[in-house]
Amino acid sequence: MSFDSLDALRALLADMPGPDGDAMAGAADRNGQLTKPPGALGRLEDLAQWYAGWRGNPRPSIDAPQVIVFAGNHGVAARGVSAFPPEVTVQMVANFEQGGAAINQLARTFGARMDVVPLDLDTPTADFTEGPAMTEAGVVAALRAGWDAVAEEADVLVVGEMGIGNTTSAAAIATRLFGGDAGDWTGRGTGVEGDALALKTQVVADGLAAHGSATDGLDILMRMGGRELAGMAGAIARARSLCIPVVMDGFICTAAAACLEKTQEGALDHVVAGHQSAEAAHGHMLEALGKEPLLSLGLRLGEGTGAALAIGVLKGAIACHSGMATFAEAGVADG
Ligand SMILES: O=C(O)c1ccc[n+]([C@@H]2O[C@H](COP(=O)([O-])O)[C@@H](O)[C@H]2O)c1
Ligand SMILES: Cc1cc2nc[nH]c2cc1C
Repeated sequence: MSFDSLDALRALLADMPGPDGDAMAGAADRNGQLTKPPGALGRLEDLAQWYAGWRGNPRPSIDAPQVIVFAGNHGVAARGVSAFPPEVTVQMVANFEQGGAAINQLARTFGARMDVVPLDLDTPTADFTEGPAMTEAGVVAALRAGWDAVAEEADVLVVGEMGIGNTTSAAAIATRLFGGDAGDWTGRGTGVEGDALALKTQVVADGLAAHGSATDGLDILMRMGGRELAGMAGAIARARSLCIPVVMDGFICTAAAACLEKTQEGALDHVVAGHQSAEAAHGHMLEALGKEPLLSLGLRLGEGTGAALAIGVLKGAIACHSGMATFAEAGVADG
């Protein structure tokens, strides 16, 4: 199963599997018998039942988390929208490959395999204030790179990114998908402020003016996104086809995911928000998608770091759900 055009991906998105109702009901039944007051594990209980539904197993385990970090370069970076130069993208890819980045430590800590997918770093996308960032063939190639990077045996997926300039791209996507002005969605990224932040906001506004006729989420992704955003979107779609639950990361990851939801409603039902980033508009984007973040630790790094931390929360939820004794097994009096 794969696709060679955006229309073919749209057709796949319209025909994706849903959660297994029997597994969810079985998990709810088990949850009601575990040795704790009803509801005392709070959101962990909902998470476990959600996870059980997607895995088709009322008593699942998490043994094979996968983290994929996509990297891309952006033509719009030449406009001075980032606090860092574009060379940092390829330099950080080398750092990922050598195990020196934050995401390497967190993936290891939470028992995840980690894959790095650099996407044509020598050829930045086109400046989206002047025309589409990518051709259809270009965005489809990046979506497919994401699709193909998902391990079939993974039982939870985190997608993260690295790309100097990509918060400008994500802000433009968010404004176009959710409405409002460029200023509502444009934030500091790697640390721009003052005049530089005003310039960045103007660049987002210029991009919106250039792409007023965009049709759906995938069209917006092609016009204003980047290859690493498309890679994340392709991986999230592939995970859905394999019933692999996804933990979403920060501002850029959420913008990429939102392109799927705005193409096919419900496309993110297998996705949970790992954290709320310190990028100011991330919380608004999560609200607009109806996703409540699991963590809020002030992170604004990207790479999949917030989501990787949330693998720990999900693992904890599943460990309790599948490992706890029932009242009957433990001989504990229920209420
Ligand atoms: O994940 C986030 O919410 C997040 C917020 C701000 C910045 N980033 C990271 O910073 C880079 C983009 O920032 P910028 O200023 O170059 O647009 C990119 O590599 C992202 O991974 C990530
Ligand atoms: C050093 C650095 C590391 C990053 N990781 C994700 N985005 C990043 C941006 C910078 C600048």
